[in-house]
Amino acid sequence: MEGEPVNVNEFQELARQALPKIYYDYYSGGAEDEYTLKQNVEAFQGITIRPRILVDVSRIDLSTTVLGYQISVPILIAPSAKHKWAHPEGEVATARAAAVCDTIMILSYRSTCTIEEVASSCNAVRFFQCYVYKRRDISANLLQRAERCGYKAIVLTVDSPRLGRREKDIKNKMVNPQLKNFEGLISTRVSTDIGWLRSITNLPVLLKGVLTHEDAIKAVEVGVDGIVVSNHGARQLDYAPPTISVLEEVVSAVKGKIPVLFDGGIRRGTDVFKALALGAQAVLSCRLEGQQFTDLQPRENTG
Ligand SMILES: Cc1cc2nc3c(=O)[nH]c(=O)nc-3n(C[C@H](O)[C@H](O)[C@H](O)COP(=O)(O)O)c2cc1C
Repeated sequence: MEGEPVNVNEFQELARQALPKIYYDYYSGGAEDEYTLKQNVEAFQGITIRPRILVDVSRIDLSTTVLGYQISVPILIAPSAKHKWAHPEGEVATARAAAVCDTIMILSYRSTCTIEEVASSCNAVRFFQCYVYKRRDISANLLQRAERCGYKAIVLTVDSPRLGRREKDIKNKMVNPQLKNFEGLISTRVSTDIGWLRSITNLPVLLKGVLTHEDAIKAVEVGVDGIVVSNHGARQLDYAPPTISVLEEVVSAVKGKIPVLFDGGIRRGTDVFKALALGAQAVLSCRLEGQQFTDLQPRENTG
């Protein structure tokens, strides 16, 4: 690559060169054939933009609100595990980036820094992502710690009753002690879990991993505060549809009753634009970070 990286794909290439293969494969890989992984990105390329030109664009404002919190761009940092594998400061550094960019960080329950360390590192608005475990005392402990530390919402990921089969990780003989310990402990009774969640926390709950209108309607019925259209970055069920292809279906099922967030395949500002145009309130990404956010701010045309 010549010169400074100018887009996410070029940052990804730098990461490939810098990281041990086992970590790079973990971060970049998807489930099985990685069909959905490719489709998540390619499906955006099939959507073109219908430009309108005779409009006043002298004032452009990218800010929005999510659950009442104002952010400078419609992009939240998606929950992703194990940031210390990429940088010794781990999620603490990511949270600082969120604060600088004036957006929300969603901390993964599989983070390599603790809930408390991330909370005390900066004043970014933070949400906490978790699963519900069959051992409810484990979930209760995590959620109550998050609430005590000022996290503002719970993101309940519901697409992972089992860990996706990531063949690169299998080949690399990736040892994942944390996951081995948690194996079989994730609850598979999501609807009753939401009622229980409500009984132990006052925080709003976002449901992450919805891909169909049936589940969107159910989510509204069980009373969650928002949903995230997501296929977990194609890391769980291969041959799940690319997320952008199901966004409209979910948005129309929800009928504006709760906000719909979106993730999967976002690599450029135009992808964010397309997701918003199809009804998402904001998007999540763990790939657009730091400099990438500021690149999305409107710039003067200098010719
Ligand atoms: C390395 C990595 C780790 C992830 N870990 C989690 C996690 O712990 N919990 C979760 O809900 N989603 C996790 N995700 C999924 C992301 O939150 C998000 O749904 C996905 O990355 C969006 O797709 P994209 O990578 O194409 O932008 C992870 C994604 C990646 C790439």
